[in-house]
Amino acid sequence: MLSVSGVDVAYGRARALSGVDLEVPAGSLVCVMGRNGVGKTTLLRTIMGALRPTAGRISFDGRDVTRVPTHRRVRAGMAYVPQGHVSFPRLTVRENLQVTLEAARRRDAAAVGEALDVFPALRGLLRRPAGFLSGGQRQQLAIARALLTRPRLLLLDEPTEGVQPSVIDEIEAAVARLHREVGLTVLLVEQYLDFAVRLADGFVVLEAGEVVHAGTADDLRDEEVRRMLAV
Ligand SMILES: Nc1ncnc2c1ncn2[C@@H]1O[C@H](COP(=O)(O)OP(=O)(O)OP(=O)(O)O)[C@@H](O)[C@H]1O
Repeated sequence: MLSVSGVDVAYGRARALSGVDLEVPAGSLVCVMGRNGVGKTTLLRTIMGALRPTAGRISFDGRDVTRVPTHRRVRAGMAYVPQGHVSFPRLTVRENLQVTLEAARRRDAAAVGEALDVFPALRGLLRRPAGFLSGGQRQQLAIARALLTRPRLLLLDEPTEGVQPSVIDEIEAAVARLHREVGLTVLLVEQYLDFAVRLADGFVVLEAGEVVHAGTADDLRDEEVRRMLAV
């Protein structure tokens, strides 16, 4: 479904990605791993079209989207949940969902109900301002907002960051449901190895902007891979 080949990205003269290849087959969940600052977020932003590669090609559903603007990638079926807390803090949960739907120019009231079915805990919080949610609740809201455009490929940047352990399980269950039951294809950036091992079909490890290892979920249990990820 998504294919990245030979992608280079630079911030000014600083090279952030070099010759990155990545395949995300339809229906799979692929995890991008690596220590801080190796280029994981840069890769997701490039796939969404927020950064333009200086070399290489990105294709989605067999179409070259390397030069396609972000909003058209969203319309084609991609969605992105950035790292951190990205909802409007003064708006309520309900308003955050409505604003997102309007920004996407969708008149698809059913989409809100379906997103809330994925995160039932949000139903009891619809009138709470997003700024008063816990880290885990905000992450759930961020993913719920991304679902409103009915994506086929979901890019998730470290959904467990800043989330307490009890809620990590809830987020893991929701991502698993989106993947296995809703059939979403997922590209996940995650440093929390156990979370990745339980969810991923395949993974790549980045080091200094290059893919240094790629494999299946079973390889993630390897000592060598664990060493690559150790801080
Ligand atoms: N806007 C920017 N301008 C200049 N350099 C940047 C910018 N964003 C990131 N970088 C640099 O690019 C490299 C890759 O950063 P990136 O955020 O993609 O890494 P990461 O693997 O996602 O890290 P983290 O896990 O900490 O989020 C780092 O050296 C970073 O300092």
